[in-house]
Amino acid sequence: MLLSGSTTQLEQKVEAVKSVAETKVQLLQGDSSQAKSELARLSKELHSVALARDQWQRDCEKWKAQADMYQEKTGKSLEEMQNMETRRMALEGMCSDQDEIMERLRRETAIAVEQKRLAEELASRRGDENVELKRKVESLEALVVEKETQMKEGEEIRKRLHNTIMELKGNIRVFCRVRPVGDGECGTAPKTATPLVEYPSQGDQKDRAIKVLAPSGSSGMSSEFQPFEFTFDRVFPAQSTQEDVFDEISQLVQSALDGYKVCIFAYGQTGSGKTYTMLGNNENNGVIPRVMQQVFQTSNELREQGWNFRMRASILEVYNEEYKDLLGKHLAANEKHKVHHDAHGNTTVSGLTTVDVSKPENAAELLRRAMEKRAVGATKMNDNSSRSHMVFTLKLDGSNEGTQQHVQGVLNLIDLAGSERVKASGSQGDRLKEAQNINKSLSALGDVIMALGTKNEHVPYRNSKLTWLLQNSLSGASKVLMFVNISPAQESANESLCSLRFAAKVNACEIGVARRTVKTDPKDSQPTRSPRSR
Ligand SMILES: Nc1ncnc2c1ncn2[C@@H]1O[C@H](COP(=O)(O)OP(=O)(O)OP(=O)(O)O)[C@@H](O)[C@H]1O
Repeated sequence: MLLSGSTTQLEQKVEAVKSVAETKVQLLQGDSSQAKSELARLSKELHSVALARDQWQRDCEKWKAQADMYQEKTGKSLEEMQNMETRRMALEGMCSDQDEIMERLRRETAIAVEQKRLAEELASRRGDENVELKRKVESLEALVVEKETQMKEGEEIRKRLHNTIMELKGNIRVFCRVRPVGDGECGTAPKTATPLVEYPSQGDQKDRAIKVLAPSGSSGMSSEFQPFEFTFDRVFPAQSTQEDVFDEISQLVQSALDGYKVCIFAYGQTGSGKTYTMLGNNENNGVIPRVMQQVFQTSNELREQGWNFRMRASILEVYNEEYKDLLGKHLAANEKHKVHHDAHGNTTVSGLTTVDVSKPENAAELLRRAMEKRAVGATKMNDNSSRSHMVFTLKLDGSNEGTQQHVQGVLNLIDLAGSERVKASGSQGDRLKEAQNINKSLSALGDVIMALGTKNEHVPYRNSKLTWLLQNSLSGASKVLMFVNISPAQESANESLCSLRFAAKVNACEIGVARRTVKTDPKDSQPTRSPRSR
């Protein structure tokens, strides 16, 4: 468009010059020479103008060609260019919105950065406070540990003092152990969720008191349950381990090595855990295997101090008022084991197999053999009930060549047969006879203990084979410990109450102060000292 405009202008200009020239030719016709030269000049001028116009035309074509080439190369028409311009402007609008968003985000980021800085500052201040709190907690923890240690030490001292008082008074010590609730048993009072057995634990009663809910009334048949509370030297709740129990009696084992007669027996209703306590099972050794282990260990340690111990074990049962050797052959029908007590308080049983035990493995084997031979049967409360009293006797003869001292200790470890109410058990035949004999001998045991406790001149040892056998171990010269085993089952509540009442009476008995059996060679003038005090 631009080029065509310029061309038109040039043509108009040519026309104008041409008309002026013609006018001038006419005016100057008179003066031909002047006119000729003027014409020549004008022709020349016309010629140069024509040349200039041609040049313009060529330039125009050239520019047009270049414009065509540009359109061809970009492929974009003007319209498209305008569209693009519109889009550019729209994009610029969006861009400016975006700038605003960016600005807002920048401001928010700055706020967040500031908040982060404040939070870090706070955290660092809190960190200091935390360090201080941690230090306080640590010092409080240390204080708690110290107080707990002091409490434990205090408890140990209390126990030792209690034991010493009991020894001085000559009491039979009683430990109560409750077994866990068995499968299918109920450990709560009827119609309530109150546990049948509880362990009050305030002050001096800690680990010593037990409360049982049992049928009220003397018949024991009432459906009303009421609480009865007892205190013993130690109460082991159901969750106590065999180790917990043994820890408490290990001092007595030491006493046997010092030359005392020690008698530990487990008393309780059938199925209450006597055999578990005294013998244990394959996974959890009970008192007897642990006693053997400790005796071997301590006697080995005493060897360094010149002591040599000879250990002899025997195991018998009292079944239907007869002694039976659990390590040897049964006697012929016309033969019977006889118990003899000498003037020095030693007891021997005729025809009884006595085995030298020098290693714990030997003792374990003996126990296994004995348990295979022991009389067992099924009762209402226990499928594998011991129907006899089992007496494990370990005689310890210690001598010290250096000091010329001899000590003689005896350990009688007894798993009594379970007490059972004959009427309630519905036993008949052999089971009835067994139950009657068991109850008779248990009641004889109670009578002996009561007679010893009341300092009766006559102690009825002869009333049962069990008391006759144990007379030297039950008298005041011995240290006696009784376990009363309790079942926490609802159906056993009445039996549990009977056992606890019996145990409380036994616990109150003062049978006399235990004496050591120790001899010193006359040549030796040193005062007698026990193996452990050396
Ligand atoms: N403290 C305990 N922890 C775990 N199980 C126990 C415990 N006491 C007893 N039992 C289990 O209860 C059952 C009866 O125990 P145990 O045979 O020792 O009773 P018992 O009083 O010796 O009975 P019996 O007089 O009829 O021989 C056994 O299966 C035993 O393993």
